[in-house]
Amino acid sequence: MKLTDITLTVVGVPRHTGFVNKHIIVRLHTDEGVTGIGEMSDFSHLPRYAPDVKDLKRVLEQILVGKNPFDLALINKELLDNFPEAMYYYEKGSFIRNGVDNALYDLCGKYLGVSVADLLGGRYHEKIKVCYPIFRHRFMEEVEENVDVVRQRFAEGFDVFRLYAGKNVEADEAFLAAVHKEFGSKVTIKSLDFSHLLDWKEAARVVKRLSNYPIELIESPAYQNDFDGLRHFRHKVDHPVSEHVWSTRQQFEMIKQEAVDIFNISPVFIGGLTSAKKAVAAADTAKKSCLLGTTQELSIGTAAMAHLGSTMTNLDYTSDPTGPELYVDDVVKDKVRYEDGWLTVPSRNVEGLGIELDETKMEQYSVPDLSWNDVTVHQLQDRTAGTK
Ligand SMILES: O=C(O)C(=O)C[C@@H](O)[C@H](O)C(=O)O
Ligand SMILES: [Mg+2]
Ligand SMILES: [Mg+2]
Repeated sequence: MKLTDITLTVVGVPRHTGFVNKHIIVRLHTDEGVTGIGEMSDFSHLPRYAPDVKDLKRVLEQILVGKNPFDLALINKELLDNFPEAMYYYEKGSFIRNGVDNALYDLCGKYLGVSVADLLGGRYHEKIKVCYPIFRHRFMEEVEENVDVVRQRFAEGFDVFRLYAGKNVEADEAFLAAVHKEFGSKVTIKSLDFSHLLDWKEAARVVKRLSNYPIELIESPAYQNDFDGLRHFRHKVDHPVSEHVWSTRQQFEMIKQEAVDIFNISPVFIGGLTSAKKAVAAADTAKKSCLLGTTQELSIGTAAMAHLGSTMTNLDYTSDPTGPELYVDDVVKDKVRYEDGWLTVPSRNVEGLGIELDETKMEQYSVPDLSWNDVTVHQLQDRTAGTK
């Protein structure tokens, strides 16, 4: 089987918050008539520039056309040569590699008539516990709106939440107090996510202030790539510390410097399922835990993560992929499913990812390119549509 062509379709899908995120849906075509689908998820992150999609298609054609899609190692090596790792969380080259790699897995699974989980190592979990995100408070008036999000989502079965914290600590505290008062132990706050916005010492002060409320772990409590800061924080604070993995070098430093307890692994930030598998294995070797992170993917990207998660024996903490619940719609026929706060892994009987595109929705949400709308740095950091 040989790859013959690649189609890239940019879609812009709004979230319930009103914020529109742009993704590229990838289709890989072959001489055997099998097509693999993948997702380059959520380009709507800093830095505020956008790859040219026509040029990207030409570059990917040069890398892929004529290759056997089963040559995952070779293709991933060439992708990495062309889109090298950068020591940056939201590096767009990683999103690009991820979309191609998950389409290759979908394609190979379809060709063999097996699910992606079976290609990745077989099933250890049938469902993955996830938490619903509460985006960062900047103003006190957002507290009641966010408590209302907890009410609505709790009624739908989500009982674990995570809070992006650290910009308005008074509001963070008011939110935690209100949730604790109303829900008590019925609701768990998995994490405070500082998103690398604070110096580690400031993050430690905030955690101390909020420590009246039960919180399972703390995420990204130091500036990006401040490994000393992460280690100091980990020694000072009792909570387990998690950090995203965005390059092999960065993961190596975190292991070497004993800087974290938990690796937050998402294919999109490390450049695909192939790379994510390696990061999971490195965590295992270092006797560290993992959780599945997210950029808030649509259903294709989330299904890829569900397949990966189902193979992980060190998935010790509640995971984050809830994209299909955050967006108002999707571009597939059957969205991935959530039940009582668990992400369901697609059945073992599916071929590939087990996801089918809906051409009508693809047309409805298709946008010309990845260009930016009016948006502020705060909106991008805090994932809010609020313009204040
Ligand atoms: O754990 C995180 O950090 C995220 O979930 C990052 C978010 O910014 C996410 O990518 C989003 O788009 O909401
Ligand atoms: Mg995070
Ligand atoms: Mg994102």
